[in-house]
Amino acid sequence: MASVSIHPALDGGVKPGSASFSGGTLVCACADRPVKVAIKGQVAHNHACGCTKCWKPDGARFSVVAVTAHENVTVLENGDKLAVVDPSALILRHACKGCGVHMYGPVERDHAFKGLDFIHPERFQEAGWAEPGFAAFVSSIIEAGVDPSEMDGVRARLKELGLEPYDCLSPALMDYIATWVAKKSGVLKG
Ligand SMILES: N[C@@H](CCC(=O)N[C@@H](CSCO)C(=O)NCC(=O)O)C(=O)O
Ligand SMILES: [Zn+2]
Ligand SMILES: [Zn+2]
Repeated sequence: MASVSIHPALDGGVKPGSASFSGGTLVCACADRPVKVAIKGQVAHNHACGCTKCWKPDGARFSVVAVTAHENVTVLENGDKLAVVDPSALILRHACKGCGVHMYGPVERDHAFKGLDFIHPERFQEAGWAEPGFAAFVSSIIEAGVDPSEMDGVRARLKELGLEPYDCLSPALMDYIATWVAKKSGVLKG
């Protein structure tokens, strides 16, 4: 039986990134005047995301999304084609108006993730980006129309790929956000 499809870049097995990857260029899917965005350095916290807001290629149940510091992001070409998908969202996803690919999504609001941009490493024209390490917002794929009866199979396949499934972010990232909130409120010092 064919295994459950997660994402075309992961279905054949998760390909490890390269320690020498030093950044590259994200390119949208337009044949004409593609948007190009330079990213300095390796990406961090790469993960498969099942939420309805992250960009996914056609037919994929999950996105592949990682972060980098905002200062590492430079729009190189055709930035006039970019528009913010939802200005009220935490992540200000800048999508290409031609093909719909999200090119970068800065967090500008007062939040643990402020100063980080969310990007989709599969759009790098270069190989070597750090592989995803977990799966986030797995239950959210139901919101996109996946039948709940498929969830056991989806979670089993994610585990088989080495992507531990979580229904929010990973424990490390949830702890990071909670620590930021606790320090802001003053219940945690330092
Ligand atoms: N069930 C919702 C969840 C959407 C959601 O909260 N997504 C997360 C993860 S995005 C990348 O990891 C998030 O932090 N969103 C903030 C934002 O979108 O601005 C759904 O599926 O829509
Ligand atoms: Zn495009
Ligand atoms: Zn998401």
